[in-house]
Amino acid sequence: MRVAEVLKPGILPAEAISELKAKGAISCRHALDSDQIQPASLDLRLGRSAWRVRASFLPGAGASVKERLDALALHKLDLTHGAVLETGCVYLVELFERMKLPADLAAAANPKSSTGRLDVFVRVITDGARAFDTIPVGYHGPLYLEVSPRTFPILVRTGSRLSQVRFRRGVARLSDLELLSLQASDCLVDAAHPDVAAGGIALGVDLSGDALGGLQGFRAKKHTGVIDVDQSGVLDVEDFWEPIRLRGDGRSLVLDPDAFYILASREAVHVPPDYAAEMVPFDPLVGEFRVHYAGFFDPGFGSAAAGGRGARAVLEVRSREVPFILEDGQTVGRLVYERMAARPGTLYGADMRSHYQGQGLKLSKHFRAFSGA
Ligand SMILES: Nc1ccn([C@H]2C[C@H](O)[C@@H](COP(=O)(O)OP(=O)(O)OP(=O)(O)O)O2)c(=O)n1
Repeated sequence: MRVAEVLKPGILPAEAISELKAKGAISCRHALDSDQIQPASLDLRLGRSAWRVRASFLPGAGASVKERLDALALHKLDLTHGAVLETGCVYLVELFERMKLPADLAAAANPKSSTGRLDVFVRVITDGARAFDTIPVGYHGPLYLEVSPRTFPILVRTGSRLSQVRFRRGVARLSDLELLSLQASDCLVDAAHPDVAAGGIALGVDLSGDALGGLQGFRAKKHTGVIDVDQSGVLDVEDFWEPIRLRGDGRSLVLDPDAFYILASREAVHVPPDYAAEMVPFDPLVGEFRVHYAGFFDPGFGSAAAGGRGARAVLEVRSREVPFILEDGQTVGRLVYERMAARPGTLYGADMRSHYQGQGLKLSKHFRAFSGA
């Protein structure tokens, strides 16, 4: 990659992330796993220990996470042989990766899609942090992960990857006008009348049952067994999820405030190779329900260049205080697009290890295929 390309504003591609590692801007005691660098992000690995803490916290300016941990830790768990993290508890884990970012580079973290689909709440915390998942320009120091399984107990171990980080130079976000123009040339979402506003394209929820053989989605069961986050394709869907079948012509769904749902977007989504996207909540003022924990969409997702024909976004949905009726097509989120600093050499889905290319309504990779029949 040419240096001029690397210095352009935008999200850093895999090749530039490798360069950051080579130059020591990312450091870790153990070599990176061979597939840890993704087209536009780096997966973060759990370290050797986790602490069960009394409550979630942000250290605030000038304070280190370690200082706060000393006051808040209840119990230490050894992760080297695996440990179960229980629902409803908050844990803090030091990550293997440390940052020594240059003065023009910031990073943003987000749960991996597989983590969000399990209703595991994770957020990265840095020393001095006043916000979660935010690694400020020029940050030097360790990274920690807050982990709180909401529905299923999970088995994790040293090296498990629950979160990921994107590196950003400058401002790379597309304006409404730029989005409209890219929508016209590249069909970012396959909507007849795309709704572009506030720097994002609206995504609606599909409750028609079309995304998977007459199913509207899945509702998580309670009091289930443990999920090993590092095992793919081994669990039976119906041990953990209740399929929600379309009934009559009712194209709506009443969200139970205590339940977690996996639904699909109505529109197929497409991320062209020179861009990366992120799903952001539709409007925090609506406030009745929360959609998605995991929001990063890789360059090439749903793209023909990477073997896709558009793919639905997965919506991780929770109602807040009261039961709430979600209607088919209702807007639930917005996709914002950012320019890549350079096109990544490998796109999402171009390699067989990508789990969610071309997906309809898709649970996390831990589950066996489900026909919906
Ligand atoms: N709410 C979301 C978030 C992401 N994705 C899609 C777009 C991403 O490009 C793809 C993969 O996301 P991650 O890299 O976060 O997921 P994993 O690492 O878990 O999956 P993989 O192993 O396929 O990389 O999933 C989605 O459909 N719905």
